[in-house]
Amino acid sequence: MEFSGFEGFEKRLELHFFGDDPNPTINHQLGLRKLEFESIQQILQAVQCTVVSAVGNSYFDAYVLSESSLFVYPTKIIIKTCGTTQLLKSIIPLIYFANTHLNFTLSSVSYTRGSFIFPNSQPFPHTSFNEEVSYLENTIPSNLCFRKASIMPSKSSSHSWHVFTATQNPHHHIPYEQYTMEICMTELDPILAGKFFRRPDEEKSGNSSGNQMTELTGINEINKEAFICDFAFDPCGYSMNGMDGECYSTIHVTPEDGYSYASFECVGSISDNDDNIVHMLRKVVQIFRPGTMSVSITTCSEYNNEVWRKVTGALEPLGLKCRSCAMDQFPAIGSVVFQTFTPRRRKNASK
Ligand SMILES: C[S@+](CC[C@H](N)C(=O)[O-])C[C@H]1O[C@@H](n2cnc3c(N)ncnc32)[C@H](O)[C@@H]1O
Repeated sequence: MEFSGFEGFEKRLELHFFGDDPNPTINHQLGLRKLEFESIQQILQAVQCTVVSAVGNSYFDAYVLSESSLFVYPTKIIIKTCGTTQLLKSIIPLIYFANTHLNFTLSSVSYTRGSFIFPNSQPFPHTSFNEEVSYLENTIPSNLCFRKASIMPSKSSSHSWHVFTATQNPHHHIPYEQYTMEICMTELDPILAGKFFRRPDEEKSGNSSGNQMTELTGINEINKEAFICDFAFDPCGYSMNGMDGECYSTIHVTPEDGYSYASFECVGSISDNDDNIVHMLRKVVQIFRPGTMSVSITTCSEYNNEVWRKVTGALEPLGLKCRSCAMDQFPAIGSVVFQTFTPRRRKNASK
């Protein structure tokens, strides 16, 4: 395997289950949250990462991992991992524990990721999207028969959006007005990225140093309502999970020069507050000033056009220009809008 830096681009897996109770959230059932910590550790062992910290509210549990984050709701699990983790290897133990401990059955799967900076360093089954898709096809139960895999392109080959979804029910209920926004940023402003390095003489814990970074960088202002669980790695690197009612948000930063990367992800409701997405996008850009940024929003198809206009409208006044926009439909998750942005001045500079 060739030498490479840390791979910031995450792999993201979302699994939905159902059990005997048709409405566990409304009936205040814990569902998957009842899985013992030992089972979670075994699942993460298959992925090759560990838990750094954990918090919970009345809706879900949020774990900061050595490589990104895990969110556990009563009927869904979201795992996002970076580096050379083998995320897809979590599927078999997850299905096993959900089934044997809770009598839960898998109903849908979605897997998304950007384009790795160091693709040749990825281990099986992540050596290519073809291999990932064939692993998924062979691992998930055959009743999840409505499936689709696609690479959504951009103008730059280094930023594509890889999507695989599968469901047992083509009319799978996609929560109306809910969106998931996944932002990937590379070539961070070096001065801003420097804020995610710890001082060499610092004796603070990862939590208290993370807390300081959250405040110094303005991450705490992205959503002032959110409870934040943050962690600073040594000598550099940062991860946080935010909890605001049933909505999560998460940020991960690889600040090293040459392969700097940051991601922001959140869920929300399109109708909540018209300016919410706009406010978050602007804050995120101000915190990282990326050289390239991709924004992928998953929502139901009626909001396609509204979403891409809103994202472009939020970012263009900050000097970013939309360079590409791709849209596609997927079973289980609905519509995906994938846009890429680079600073407007950059194109002029290269003329
Ligand atoms: C785990 S964090 C955030 C991951 C996230 N996907 C990202 O790259 O934005 C990764 C950063 O922490 C640094 N780091 C330091 N110690 C680490 C450790 N024990 N495990 C993982 N990353 C560590 C890495 O060099 C990198 O800068």
